[in-house]
Amino acid sequence: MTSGVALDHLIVGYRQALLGPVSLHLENGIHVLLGRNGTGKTTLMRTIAGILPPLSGRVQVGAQGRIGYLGHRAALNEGLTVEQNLRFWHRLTRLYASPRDLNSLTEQFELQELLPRRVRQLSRGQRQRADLARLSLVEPDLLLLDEPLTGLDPVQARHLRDRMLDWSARCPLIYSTHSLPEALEMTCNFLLVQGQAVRAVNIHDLADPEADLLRALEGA
Ligand SMILES: Nc1ncnc2c1ncn2[C@@H]1O[C@H](COP(=O)(O)OP(=O)(O)OP(=O)(O)O)[C@@H](O)[C@H]1O
Repeated sequence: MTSGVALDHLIVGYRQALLGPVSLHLENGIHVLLGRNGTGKTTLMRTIAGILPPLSGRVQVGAQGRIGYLGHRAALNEGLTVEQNLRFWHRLTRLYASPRDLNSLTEQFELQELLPRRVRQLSRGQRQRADLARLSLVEPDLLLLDEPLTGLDPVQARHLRDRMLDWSARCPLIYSTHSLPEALEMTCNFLLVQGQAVRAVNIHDLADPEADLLRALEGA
């Protein structure tokens, strides 16, 4: 497979199946994952990212199979400074790719003042910025972002939305949110969790998108 991401009869869960079997092929662009609390969105993204093993089925990612994942908790060591963390990830990334230069990441994510601070002392939004810099060390083939815009100030949210649009021109980007207005602003492509199924829906299939999405979630 050269581009996109394919889910092939994927079943995710812990001891028991939460979602699936899911079979989908997603191309470049933003795909918003929508579902009620506790339905398995995080579990699905962690499984696609390779952090959790699938109960069955498989995930295929295009090109070199590089997946960028932003979770609820940053993939950064709490006891180390932002700079120590980024240097660690930079060295690790060098084992399999040519990572971006740390100075350019520091500039892009406005991390200059955060570099000497320990991760445990950062606010949620600051941590997320540092984690996004970590995730941007290499150009991903697939991005999975779990509620990335929640908790960001309006300026940072604007920056991240622009960055997400930019990324999604080059790879599929799956992200979760509980805000329907935000989802509708970001994309025409939705992944709806309904019972154990995950259904791909395009805005052109919906007469009244916000009301129809809400109804679909209420009936889920
Ligand atoms: N490590 C775990 N072990 C066992 N069960 C878990 C674990 N993590 C989550 N669960 C359960 O799996 C179910 C789905 O959780 P998940 O976090 O994937 O849902 P979600 O759709 O992302 O929820 P939310 O919208 O509230 O963030 C929940 O019932 C949760 O209690």
